[in-house]
Amino acid sequence: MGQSREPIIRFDQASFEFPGGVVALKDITLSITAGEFVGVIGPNGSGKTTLCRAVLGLMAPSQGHLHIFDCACDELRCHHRAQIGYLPQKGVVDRNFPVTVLETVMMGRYGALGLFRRPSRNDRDIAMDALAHVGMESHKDTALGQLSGGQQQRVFIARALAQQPKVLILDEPTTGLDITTQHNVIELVQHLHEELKLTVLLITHDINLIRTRVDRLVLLKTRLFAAGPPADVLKPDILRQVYGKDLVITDRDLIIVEDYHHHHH
Ligand SMILES: Nc1ncnc2c1ncn2[C@@H]1O[C@H](COP(=O)(O)OP(=O)(O)OP(=O)(O)O)[C@@H](O)[C@H]1O
Repeated sequence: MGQSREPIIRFDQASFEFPGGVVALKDITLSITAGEFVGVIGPNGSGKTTLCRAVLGLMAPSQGHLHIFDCACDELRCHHRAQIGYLPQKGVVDRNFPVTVLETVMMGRYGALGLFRRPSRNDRDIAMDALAHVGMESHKDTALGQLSGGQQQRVFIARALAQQPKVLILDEPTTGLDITTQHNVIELVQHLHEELKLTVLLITHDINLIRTRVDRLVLLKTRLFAAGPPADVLKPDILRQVYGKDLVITDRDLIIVEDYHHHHH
């Protein structure tokens, strides 16, 4: 729908390793187009977080290439990071942590500000605009710790938006939220994708939550097993290769992947 067709993220037979020889991703070839909404799925330890860290410029490929906005990311911490908003896996927010909602969102401006420039009126306007996009502007002076988990996620999404990014990466944004709130958060992400024409990479273990919303699914298990429209990726023979006995298909429309009870970080 009027989207430009240029790839803005391009993995070319790229592998990513940790010191000690753990290969987290192997031989990944994948192009992501500007304006796409991509869901990244796969079992525990399949390399989903590593894929995000690579796009953020935090890991260089040990083999192959990764290009982001035409930047060959062989060096870490490229300038392109300022254009990528990131929502890390959720940590626990201390109920008494003395920071307000607006102050949290202003942190998203630091990349643009540099550490020592004072935020301007314009920075504040951008932060307030980001809060309006997630429907939290009336909470601007509330202490972050006083909010519900879903509200906190909205604030963290606003912090990423305050960067005015081209790409938004969300790592398990619904973990720890009740079902209704999970759907609300994903709906918000879909809405932002459409309204702001953001390229979105969303990692989740919950296939059912995103299958009807994303343009494409990327299925990982160290290697790239499939990438395409959800209907093409969510085929029993493909899923069984990746999830094995953890896969339960109850009927044509419902797939349950029984795997997150063992999740620990
Ligand atoms: N800092 C690290 N040092 C060494 N190995 C690591 C490190 N981080 C991740 N790994 C390993 O790299 C592989 C991929 O991990 P990654 O976190 O990308 O997977 P994931 O799909 O995000 O997993 P999860 O769903 O459990 O979050 C795993 O084998 C993991 O143990």
